[in-house]
Amino acid sequence: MSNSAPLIVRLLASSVSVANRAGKIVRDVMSKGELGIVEKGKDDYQTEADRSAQKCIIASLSAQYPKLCIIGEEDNPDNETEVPSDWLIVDADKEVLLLNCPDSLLGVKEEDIVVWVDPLDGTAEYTQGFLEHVTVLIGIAVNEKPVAGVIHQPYYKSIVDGEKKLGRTIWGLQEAGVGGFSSAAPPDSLIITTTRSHSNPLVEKALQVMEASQILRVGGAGYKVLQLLEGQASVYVFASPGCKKWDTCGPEAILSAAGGKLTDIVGNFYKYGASESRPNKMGVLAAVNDDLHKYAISKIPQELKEALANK
Ligand SMILES: Nc1ncnc2c1ncn2[C@@H]1O[C@H](COP(=O)(O)O)[C@@H](O)[C@H]1OP(=O)(O)O
Ligand SMILES: [Mg+2]
Ligand SMILES: [Mg+2]
Ligand SMILES: [Mg+2]
Repeated sequence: MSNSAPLIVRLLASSVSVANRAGKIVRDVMSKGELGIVEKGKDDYQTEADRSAQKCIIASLSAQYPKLCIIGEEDNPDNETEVPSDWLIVDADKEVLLLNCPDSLLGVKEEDIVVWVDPLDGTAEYTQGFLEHVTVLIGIAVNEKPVAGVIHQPYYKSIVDGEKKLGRTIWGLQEAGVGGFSSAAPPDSLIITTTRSHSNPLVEKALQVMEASQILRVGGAGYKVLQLLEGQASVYVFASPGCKKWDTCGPEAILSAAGGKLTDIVGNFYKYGASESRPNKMGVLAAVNDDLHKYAISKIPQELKEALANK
């Protein structure tokens, strides 16, 4: 690994490599067929894949960057730094290592960084067989702001050099750009993407007022942001508190590096400091550009904002 690259660039390159390994763990648990499902709460599940992928990510990153603050979604019963040796990844993605670090991030130290890890986003969809919706998310925040991120999609199918390949990894770094996918212009009409497994009357009300030409209902925050990046949808609306900081940190960093915007449904950015509360209480509203984001915010009625604030 090149040690000469600035810390944020190295950490992003390491995150890409470890997300690939975590994605393989997610596929291996499914192939074995023993999901080990635990119910954490209402409509809220954890599987062996969530637990193992998180251990792989936290052990690998904390071995290389011991002073980082890493916050993962899952409460693992045992020590996250003791893992099988083939889960300890010290490689770093070569293409990402060559990125230009923005001047504002050159002086960043490990102690200044909070890493938000969602080892498996779209757990409901994973257990129900909607495997394309599943992603592994790593978000890197500095001064409470997402500056870099990874969305790994373990079940994405492609053909590389004539060979079938499973999985791809999308990354983004503030002011440096995005990679791992082909970006596309937003659709001509308003296509909204939203939850398929966590809806409620407030979520539906927020969709109704948008006057969209089409509503896509898919799982996971990572997958919905991928749909924005790839031109399948223009706005992501979720007027409910279910999403947490690990769901949005990585996707927000990539979306904003690509020119988009992710906020709560009032239009405020979330903060990603270590002491911030985990839930994204005021929902999620993301769009591929500023104009569409402004449009969507303007459509949210005051009573809906108040209902969410009082939840
Ligand atoms: N009510 C909820 N309880 C737990 N997690 C939720 C809830 N709503 C949303 N999430 C998390 O946000 C992600 C995006 O939400 P949705 O798929 O409903 O649009 C979900 O995949 C889930 O992440 P995870 O699967 O990592 O637990
Ligand atoms: Mg979960
Ligand atoms: Mg999630
Ligand atoms: Mg998760």
